[in-house]
Amino acid sequence: MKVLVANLGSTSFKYRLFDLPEGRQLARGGIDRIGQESSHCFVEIGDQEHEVDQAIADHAAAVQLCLDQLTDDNYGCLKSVDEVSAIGFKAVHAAHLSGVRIVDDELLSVMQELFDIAPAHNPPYVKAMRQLREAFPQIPLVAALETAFHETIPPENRSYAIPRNWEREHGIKKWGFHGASHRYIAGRVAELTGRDDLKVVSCHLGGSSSLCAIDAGQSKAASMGMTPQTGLPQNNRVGDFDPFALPYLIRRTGKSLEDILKDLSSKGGLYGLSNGLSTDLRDLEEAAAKGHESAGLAIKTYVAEIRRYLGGYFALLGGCDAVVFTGGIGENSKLVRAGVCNQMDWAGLKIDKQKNRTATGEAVISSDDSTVQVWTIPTNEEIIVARQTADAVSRVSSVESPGQ
Ligand SMILES: Nc1ncnc2c1ncn2[C@@H]1O[C@H](COP(=O)(O)OP(=O)(O)O)[C@@H](O)[C@H]1O
Ligand SMILES: CC(=O)OP(=O)(O)O
Ligand SMILES: [Mg+2]
Repeated sequence: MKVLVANLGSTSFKYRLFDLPEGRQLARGGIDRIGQESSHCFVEIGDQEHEVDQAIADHAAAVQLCLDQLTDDNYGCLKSVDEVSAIGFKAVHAAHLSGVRIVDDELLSVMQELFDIAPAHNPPYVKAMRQLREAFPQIPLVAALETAFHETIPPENRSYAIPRNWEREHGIKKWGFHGASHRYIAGRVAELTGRDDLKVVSCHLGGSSSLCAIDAGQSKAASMGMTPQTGLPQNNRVGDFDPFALPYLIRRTGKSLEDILKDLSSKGGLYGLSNGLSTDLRDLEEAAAKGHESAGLAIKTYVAEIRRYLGGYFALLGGCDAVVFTGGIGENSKLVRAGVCNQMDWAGLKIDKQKNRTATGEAVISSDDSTVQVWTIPTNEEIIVARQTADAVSRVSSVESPGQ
């Protein structure tokens, strides 16, 4: 069965088409720096790359572009979109409707209710899901929620110090996100090391960034909390912040709560720290190298926050066997990886500068005498979502036609 997976990231759109159950990748593509002048499209069918020069305004246009690419007369791998048996979404927040679910009115309406708390993610997902449901009503759509992998987090690592009934009645707790990526990393580390009992800190660093403490394949803590704005500084979203600064800011600026929240979710993070220079680490690294002070501060603060969680997770797990860098920044930025791993010898973690500089793809970047292995592993969130999508669709069809 052919399953298409749509990954609507905060700074990108990515898709992959798989043939399941084998898991063979038939095509992949997407758009980097989505919505910006410098955006860039890529498409790979089989192992053949194709140049696409097209301006894409938003995620909805990107989803259409992906279907056009897959059915392109010259290089496409599908005769018609009808060859796709299901479309899986790496959906972000649906609160209590976590797990893997068929996209239906209930899910869409809960995701819509959460637009204001997941503003970079839920609106484009809901728009794309509605658009595809209308265009291809015959294709089942599945949402694999990013929160699902974190259901194993124990209460002491999930709860905020708030009145107990807020959690019970309103779901105010640390949901954790990037579940597909952290799940993939947990599985891939087990495959690469031949051990499924390891303590791992997965550092997914990208447009959105989060760390996850994993023990024997299970999530034990995640740095994003109630919303994907928390934890580490994000591309343009704030990260951890004191809620009592809000009334003070409202008084001082004369802005409304809505305006301040909008600023915190679009003018904060790396963008805010760099004084509005860029949301993209590539730009910040280039500017910092030329002496741009705020770009330098953005990178230093980002690294400091990653280290704060990393150290915390070493304590939480009672040690660590492997630290993994993944996501657009984790896979590509030797500068961030070196900063995070700097002076961690006390914890048995030492990176090899040369290995870090030259790492591509799956690579060990720790030195031979490091007791903590340090890896770069390109994430594959889409294969996790594809498998979950295929399972969900076959569960539904076995309920609809029992005994067949
Ligand atoms: N070569 C690179 N060097 C440093 N950072 C990079 C590089 N390529 C991408 N990035 C960073 O990765 C981010 C994209 O990461 P990604 O995980 O694809 O994001 P998302 O899924 O959140 O859209 C970019 O915004 C940029 O900050
Ligand atoms: C939370 C999440 O999935 O973020 P992103 O898609 O931006 O990486
Ligand atoms: Mg992402």
